[in-house]
This record gives sequence, C-alpha cells and structure tokens, in this order.
Amino acid sequence: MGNLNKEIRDGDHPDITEERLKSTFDTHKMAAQIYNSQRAADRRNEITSAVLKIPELQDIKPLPFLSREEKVEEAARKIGILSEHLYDLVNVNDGAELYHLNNVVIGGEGNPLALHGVMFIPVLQAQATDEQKKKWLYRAMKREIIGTYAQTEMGHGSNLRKLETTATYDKATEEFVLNSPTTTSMKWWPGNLGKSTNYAVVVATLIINEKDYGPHSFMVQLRDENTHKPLPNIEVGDIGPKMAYNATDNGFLKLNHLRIPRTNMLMKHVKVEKDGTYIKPPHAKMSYSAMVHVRAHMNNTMAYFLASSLTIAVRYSSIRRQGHINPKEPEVKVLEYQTQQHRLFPHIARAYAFSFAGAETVRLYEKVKKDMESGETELMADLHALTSGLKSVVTYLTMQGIEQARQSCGGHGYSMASYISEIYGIAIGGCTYEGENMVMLLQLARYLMKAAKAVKEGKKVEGLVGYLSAPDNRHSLIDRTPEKSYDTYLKTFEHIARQQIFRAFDKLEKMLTSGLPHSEAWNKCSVELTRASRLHTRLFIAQAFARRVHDVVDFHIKEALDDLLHLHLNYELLDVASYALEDGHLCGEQMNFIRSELYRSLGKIRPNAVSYVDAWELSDMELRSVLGRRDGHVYENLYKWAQNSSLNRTDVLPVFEKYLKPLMMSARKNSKL
Ligand SMILES: CCCCCCCCCCCCCCCCCCCCCC(=O)SCCNC(=O)CCNC(=O)[C@H](O)C(C)(C)COP(=O)(O)OP(=O)(O)OC[C@H]1O[C@@H](n2cnc3c(N)ncnc32)[C@H](O)[C@@H]1OP(=O)(O)O
Ligand SMILES: Cc1cc2nc3c(=O)[nH]c(=O)nc-3n(C[C@H](O)[C@H](O)[C@H](O)COP(=O)(O)OP(=O)(O)OC[C@H]3O[C@@H](n4cnc5c(N)ncnc54)[C@H](O)[C@@H]3O)c2cc1C
Repeated sequence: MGNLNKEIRDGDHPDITEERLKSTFDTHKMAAQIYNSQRAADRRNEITSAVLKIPELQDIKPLPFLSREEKVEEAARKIGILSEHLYDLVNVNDGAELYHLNNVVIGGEGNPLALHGVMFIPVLQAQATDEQKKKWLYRAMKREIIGTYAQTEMGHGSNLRKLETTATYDKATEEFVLNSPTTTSMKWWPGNLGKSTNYAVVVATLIINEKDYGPHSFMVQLRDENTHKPLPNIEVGDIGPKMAYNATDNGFLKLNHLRIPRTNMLMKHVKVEKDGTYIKPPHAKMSYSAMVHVRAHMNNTMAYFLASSLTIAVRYSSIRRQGHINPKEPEVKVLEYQTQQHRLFPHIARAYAFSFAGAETVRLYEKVKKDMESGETELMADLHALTSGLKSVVTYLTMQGIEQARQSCGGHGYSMASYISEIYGIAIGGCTYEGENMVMLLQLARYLMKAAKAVKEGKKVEGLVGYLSAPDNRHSLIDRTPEKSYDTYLKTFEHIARQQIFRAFDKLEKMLTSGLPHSEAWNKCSVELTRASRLHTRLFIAQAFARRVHDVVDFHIKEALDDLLHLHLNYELLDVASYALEDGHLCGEQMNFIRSELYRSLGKIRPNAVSYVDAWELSDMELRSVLGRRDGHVYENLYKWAQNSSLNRTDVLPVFEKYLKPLMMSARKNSKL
C-alpha cells in the first residue's frame, strides 16, 4: 500500500513529509468528497498535469510583479492559447472543469471571458427565446462574440427597482430606446465591460406608454465586431484599479438614446408585443435568474478561496519553527501552538462545510432551473431564500478565515509572496457583488418572517424552515450526547435559530400593532432580522455537514470527516452560544463541556492537519504562493521570489542621486555648521 497522503515526494522538506506520513486517510479519496465524485477529483488532476505540459500557459512571472496593464494582457494572452487547446483539456459542458482550468492557468484575478461564462451565457440560456438563442447564444458559446451582464449603475446596485437606465418602447418603429439620463444612471462595475466585451445584456427599466414595468433584460451590441470600436451612441470604458480583480476590466457604460429592435428584449418568459402589449412572466423575479445562478455557485468558490489560504497557512506552519514549548527540546513547528491550531483548524472545517452546503445548493438550483424552463416556479422562493442567506454568511466567514490564515503566517503572510492578500481581496468582493450581504440577509428574513407568521397561526411549515414547527427542548441535552451523535448539537442550533426568528417576529409584530408603517418597523427590526437570517443559515450549514458525514461509506474518510464535524459543531456553537445562554437553554457547565470538546478536537485534528488541506489537491501552479509550496522549501524560494522585484535591477536607484543624496548631503553640511 502506498502513502495515504498523495503529496509525498522525495526531496521535500522533512518537516512537511513528517506531517504527511501521519495521515490516517487517503487524501485523494477525501478529494472525492470535496469535489463530489472520484471522477471529478481525477479530472482536476488530469487537467493540471495537461496544463503543466504546455509552456505558454505558465505565468510569465509571479503575478504580483505585473502592472495592471500587464495583468490584463497576460490573462488575455492565456485565454487565446486556452482557446486553441480547450477541447483537449476539458469537457466544455462541465462548469467545474472550466472553473478549475481557469484557476490553474489564469487564477482568480480575472480574465476577459469571466463574465461571459459566469453570467452572459447563463442569462441567455435562461431568458432568451429559441430564436434569440440561435442569434446570440450559440455564437457566444463558440466565443464569436464576448458578452457581459450590465446591471449595476453608479447610483443603484441593490435596489433594482430604481435603476435609472430606461428602455422606452417606441411602437412606431418597434424599437426600444435605451438611455442613461444622468451621471448616476451610467452602468458602473460590470466585469469585462470596460475593454473586453462587444455585447452586453443590459438591465434597464422598461417603460411602455409612460408606465414603469421595472427591470428587464435587453441585448445590446456595444462594439463593432471587427474593429472593436464602440458603436454610435455608446460610451464605454474601464472604471480604474480596485482592491483586487485587477486583471478584470470592470467598466462603465453610457447609452445615449440608443435604438435597438423590439426583439432584443429577452423574451422567453416575458413579452412586449408589437403594439406594446405587455405579457407578464409566470413569476415576477424570473429575470433575476443570472444572479441566482452566481449566488448558487458562490459557496463552492468561497470554499475554494478559503481552502487555498488555509493550504498555504497550514503547510507553512508545518515548516516554520519558532519558540519552545519544552525549553529542553528544539524549537517547535508553529503548528504545535494551540493558538495556531485554534486560529486555523475551525476554518478548515468551515471550508469543508461550505463545500458540502454548496453541493446541496447547486442540486436545488439545477432542479429549479429545470422547472423554470417549463414555467414551473414553486421552488423559486426557497432557492432565493437559501442562496441569499448562504452567499452572505459564507462570504463573511470566508473573509474571517482568510484573514486569520494571513495573520497565522506572521510577517511573511503580509508579503505578496504568500499570495493570501490577493486571495483575500478577490474573495471579499463576494460580500458585495451579487447582492450586498445585509441586503440579502434581509431577503432571507422576509421568508423567515412569513414562516414564523404561519407557525404562530397554527400552521405547519416544512422544508428549510420545518424546524420552526418541530418540538423543542427547554434545555439542551448537549452534554448527554453519546459520542458521534450530533442530533443534540443540531437541536441546539435549531433552538437558537428558532428563538431568534421569533424574537425578531415578535418585535416586528409589536411595532406594527403600535401603528408603525411596515417599512419603518422593518427597518427598526433589521439588525434582529439579519441575526435571525445568519443563525438560520449557520444551522443549514451544520446540517449539510452532518448529512454528508452520515452518507460517507469509507471508514477512514468518515472518521476523518467526523473529527472535522465535531470541531465545527463545538466551535460554531461557542460562537453563537450567547443566544442559548440568554434563555437558559445552555448552562455554564455545558459551556465548559463544549469548550473542552473543542480543545479535544484540536488535538485530534492536529496529526491530519496537513492532509486535510492537501486533500483539496491545489497545485503549486494554482496556489501561486511561495509559503504554500507543496514541497515545503519556503526560505530559499522566498529569496528567489524577491529577485523578481524591479527595484533590484540595479544596486543604486536613480532616486538616490535625485532625492536621497541631496537630502543627506544637505543634512551633513548643516551638521558641520
Ligand atoms: C477559452 C476558454 C477559457 C475558459 C475560461 C472560462 C472562464 C470561466 C471561469 C470563470 C471564473 C470565475 C470568475 C468569477 C468572477 C466573479 C463574478 C462576479 C460577478 C458579480 C456580478 C454582479 O454583481 S451582477 C449584479 C448583482 N446585483 C445584485 O445582486 C443586486 C441585488 N438586488 C437584488 O437582487 C434585488 O434588488 C432584491 C434585493 C432581491 C430585491 O428585489 P425586488 O425589489 O425586486 O423585490 P422585493 O425585495 O420587493 O421582493 C419581492 C418578492 O420577490 C422575492 N424575490 C426577490 N428576488 C427573488 C428571486 N431571485 N427569486 C425568487 N424570489 C425573489 C422576494 O423574496 C419577495 O418575496 P415576498 O414578497 O414573498 O416576500
Ligand atoms: C468585484 C465586483 C464585481 C462586480 N461585478 C458586477 C457585474 O459584473 N455586473 C453588475 O451589474 N454589477 C457588478 N458589481 C456590482 C455589485 O453587484 C453591486 O455593487 C452590489 O450589488 C451592491 O450594490 P451597491 O453597490 O448599490 O451597494 P449599496 O446598496 O449602495 O450598499 C451600501 C450600503 O447600503 C446598505 N443598504 C443598501 N440597501 C439597503 C437596504 N434595503 N436595507 C439595508 N441596508 C441597505 C448596504 O448594506 C451597504 O452597507 C460588482 C461589484 C464588485 C465589487
């Protein structure tokens, strides 16, 4: 039998090999859990190996040393080469394979086809008629045209009902007139809009006979297909550098009374007839499908970002030695410190949890998508509630985890050589895009308040909120749990979420009864409402984790996942325990029990720590991190990495002659006086 940890190679740093030899599970079998099948895990590695054989697909130099223009160019260069090899490298109908290819070759900072793949094609698939698909979708899939999704404006992103871009129907010519009447109405932010794309699905407020029908989607050609010059009545450009994503040309767009044919409105579900008659869609929010598509996939991308930074931090912590636990022994790996373990291991568990919750979400999304094709919309509300809560909670917790990973690497974590700061910048965009987190928590809260009302009226609720009508224990039985049974933990999470949901509900009802208008009462309760949404979502994540562990057959994998789940439940419960202490559901003694279980878990995870992160099978090429190198040889490579700095091209920089020398000369002269 070979090594259980599949990353062991001759010549690796002995400290990291020592870690890998301790693995109690097969890391490639664990990858099958993370990526949802052994085949998917195999394919990732096959794609990485194939990419490594194509020299033009390697980074020309470490990305942090590139200017913004070079980053944009480098991503486009690779997309060009990828286009030639695409069919040999991946199954182009498999989103996970494409995403992996993107991560290995290009990385998270963006590429000209990102929004094309993530939103433009999905919006056409969901909202275009067959005729429209023939005209644009098939060309888009062959990359004859490149598009984006242009919705957000300088003045409005969250409140779609107030988008200022108008699409006014002109019955006489059977055209829509698209117009950006103000500075704030300019589209602002859409990815790849600035320089890369020649088409966009523009979301604009539909006006027919002076009546406002709200946001609708329109296909707009932005640039000439040959010269790439902006077409008449269109101003388009890049919005400038951002916190991260700087290989992406997020753009602005001003439409000056641009006329497009009536048939450019995406009309699969909704219609404007020649005479201006408006035909409603089966569900008012069907046109929001592209956003729901991205939200449904965000758990997995966030899990990936979190796992990437933890891979870097845990591997580095296993070769970084500093300080003593026993003064008579050599300096220890920093991974031995309980504080380091407490800083990193709960986030490893979260990365796994997000991936499992993500798999369930994508399954529901696929079902709803299929239903919608035939006009069936019953599950749309459930999906919207679930994805709204998850996108908010998962992006926020990912942000916390990545920052802890960075800090756990000490000074070198702050260097771009760790690459963690770039991953952080990319990941935290997710707190904002696809619906600002608070806004989306409040969307989930609407759903929760409806469910709470039904329960108060004596009705039984089911599905995601079924626990609201289930029996509840006054006191948690958490310290009377047989080992490896998580029911009492999950019941405690249920209790906490239920209490908070009803607390918010009662507060809202009280204000409404006192005569406050609904929107004002809602605003005055909104902090309580967002708390309810977070607790409900964290319950879902814990349940999804437990469901996955329950389903695993392989004994060693199950045991290893069980250890992570145990850590997860205790850590998360401590994080939200104040809610259960308030009403005496948990007592002080039980808090001690949870704490001691948490510390026990850290010890149990420790020997497998490197293997838990190795199981994500993130290659050096995709991690782009000196600290996270698979072989553990960090220090000599840190020194090599610094040689890329353009400041090192000469021993003496011109600034010395220009500024520093005169400064020192004059100081010396003065001190002689
Ligand atoms: C060569 C090959 C190479 C290969 C390489 C290939 C490359 C490929 C590789 C790619 C690499 C990856 C790169 C990734 C890059 C990152 C991408 C980042 C993208 C970021 C994009 C964006 O950032 S894009 C803009 C998103 N911008 C929002 O996200 C706005 C939020 N704002 C709202 O979304 C609405 O404004 C908001 C709040 C719902 C209120 O909407 P509203 O006012 O209309 O509605 P109300 O609030 O009044 O609600 C009325 C009732 O509607 C219900 N409802 C609402 N929505 C519903 C829904 N969707 N489904 C069902 N029901 C829904 C609600 O629950 C109520 O129900 P009830 O009445 O029963 O309670
Ligand atoms: C990296 C990145 C990529 C993007 N890509 C695209 C793209 O491809 N296409 C596109 O169309 N857009 C894109 N966007 C825009 C993005 O979708 C919006 O910025 C996002 O939806 C937030 O909207 P906003 O900017 O209007 O925030 P605002 O709504 O102005 O948020 C500001 C504050 O107001 C609060 N707030 C707003 N409304 C409420 C409310 N009702 N209740 C309580 N609090 C509220 C928010 O919580 C927040 O604290 C991108 C943004 C980023 C950062």
